[in-house]
Amino acid sequence: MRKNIVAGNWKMNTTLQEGVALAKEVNEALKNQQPKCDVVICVPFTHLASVNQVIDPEKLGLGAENCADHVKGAYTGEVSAPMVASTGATYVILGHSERRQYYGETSETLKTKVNLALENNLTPIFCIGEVLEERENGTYSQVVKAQIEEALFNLTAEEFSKIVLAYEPVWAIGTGKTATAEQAQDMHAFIRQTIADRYGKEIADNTSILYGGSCKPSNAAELFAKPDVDGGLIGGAALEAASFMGIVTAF
Ligand SMILES: O=C(CO)COP(=O)(O)O
Repeated sequence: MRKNIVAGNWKMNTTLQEGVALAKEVNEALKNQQPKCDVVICVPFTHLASVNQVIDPEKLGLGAENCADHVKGAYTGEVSAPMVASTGATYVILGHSERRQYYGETSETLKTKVNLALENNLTPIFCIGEVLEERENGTYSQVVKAQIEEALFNLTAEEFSKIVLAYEPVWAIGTGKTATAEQAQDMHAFIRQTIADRYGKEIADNTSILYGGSCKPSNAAELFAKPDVDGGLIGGAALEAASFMGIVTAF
């Protein structure tokens, strides 16, 4: 179901102690609030079980930042979807551009990861987005469309309706260069139309599409005011409770 969501992606930041403290701070800040969005934190694997102990699941969702493309076995260093689910997490970020870029993730592996996440009742927050060159040479819509088609369009309508999408233009991640609210709206509308063409208008209208890339308290309200922007996937600004809450309350 379409919901407004603000999700933090902590990436490879915080020690376990720092992470638990940050989660507690966010949880505490949410206690006396009725935010107009669901709030989620996606944290390193090492933090999941401990963070789960200190948050109120009614107020704050928990997710991982990745999962393996196998269920179990001889895959040294990998963490599977069932393992993530066993910590109490209910979300998993998949296909983040940093994973595609630095760890060679392809649509083929992502397809498997999405299926495993769904089989284990994890909600995938599936990331898509173009690099600067693709923005500048005008191919960005086709790039994003292909990313969605290749990894997700094998899903049944019922399965697809469990996916959350995050449009993250790579040129806006960690650069301080946010997409304008108009650029975000244009792409979100295009993404929704792409979904409608495959699964129909009802499912498209019920899909949450988040924006990610240098989203901060100062620009969140303008982005979230756009009709097809259903929230944000937040990197840097999620690492301090005050700035993260500044984005949560932008709704
Ligand atoms: O990659 C992001 C979230 O997944 C965005 O990161 P920043 O908010 O730091 O630009």
